[in-house]
Amino acid sequence: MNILQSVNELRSQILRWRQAGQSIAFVPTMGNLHAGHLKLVDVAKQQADQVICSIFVNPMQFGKNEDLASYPRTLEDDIAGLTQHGAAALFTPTPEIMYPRGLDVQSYVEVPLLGDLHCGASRAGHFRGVSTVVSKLFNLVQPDVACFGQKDYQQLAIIRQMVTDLSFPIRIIGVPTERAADGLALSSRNGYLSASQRQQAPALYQILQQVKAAILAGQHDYRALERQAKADLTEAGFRPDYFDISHQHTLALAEHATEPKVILAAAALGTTRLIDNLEV
Ligand SMILES: Nc1ncnc2c1ncn2[C@@H]1O[C@H](COP(=O)(O)OP(=O)(O)OP(=O)(O)O)[C@@H](O)[C@H]1O
Ligand SMILES: CC(C)(CO)[C@@H](O)C(=O)[O-]
Ligand code: BAL
Repeated sequence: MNILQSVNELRSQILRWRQAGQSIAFVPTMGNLHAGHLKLVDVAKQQADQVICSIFVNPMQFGKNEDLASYPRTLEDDIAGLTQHGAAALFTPTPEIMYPRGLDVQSYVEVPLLGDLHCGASRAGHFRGVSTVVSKLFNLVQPDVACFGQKDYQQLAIIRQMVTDLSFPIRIIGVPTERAADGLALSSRNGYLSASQRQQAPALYQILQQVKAAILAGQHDYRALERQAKADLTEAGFRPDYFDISHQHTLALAEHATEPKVILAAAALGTTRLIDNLEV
């Protein structure tokens, strides 16, 4: 696998592939790769001749009091995993390469409405940082296809909207969430959990499943189901941030039985914020 550290190296690699008539699939990540990321690579491989990943812990999407400094960085292991799964190249830019003038004067991309709900409401500026870095990466890599995990359901919806609104000629593929045997969605931040928190953590997915079952059984007071789920999360040791039964496309709160629904949840165990979701 080729490790590309500069924009020049990246552009030369992309040009070589394009001159050979090859198609390109892209998997952007923040590193500390687990089986969920590697599944994105496997799906990407089915979509194009060449797969390129990026690892960039994007400072623009972290809030002031969030975990930018402590975010796990495991480049050697990541390179081994990507090589094993057949990625052809890895782009590892520095913040100076991505934001040479600094974050304060960086132009940005923002997706209105979708970006203001759920995680956007609790993490001010987060989705602006995600949309901006992903549009920069799309302009640098110019892939045919890009793969994102459904674990970050709102992020995937925002990227799809951004690609439509800004006419990026890129096909976006959503990949189902990879889970541990006990149901916990794999996430780099799971590594922050203590042994006892790790035992408590699967309750988040269990409660999502209970609420899905209640909806399918015909319960349609969605706000009451949300209140009960938050109480159940608190009982299980979480501090719930949001638990929303939403429309699958607008992500606005669902009101009617006929709407396609997704249950979106974020909750903290100690200082670790976990998210998960379940389509109904
Ligand atoms: N369990 C998973 N299954 C499938 N895709 C996943 C999973 N976890 C993350 N992804 C996807 O991998 C890509 C990179 O995500 P990222 O590097 O932030 O990993 P993460 O594990 O979600 O980390 P964090 O704990 O910071 O949220 C995103 O498209 C994300 O949705
Ligand atoms: C898409 C992404 C790589 C942008 O920094 C990040 O938000 C992530 O890892 O999900
Ligand atoms: N997986 C989403 C990236 C973030 O939480 O910053």
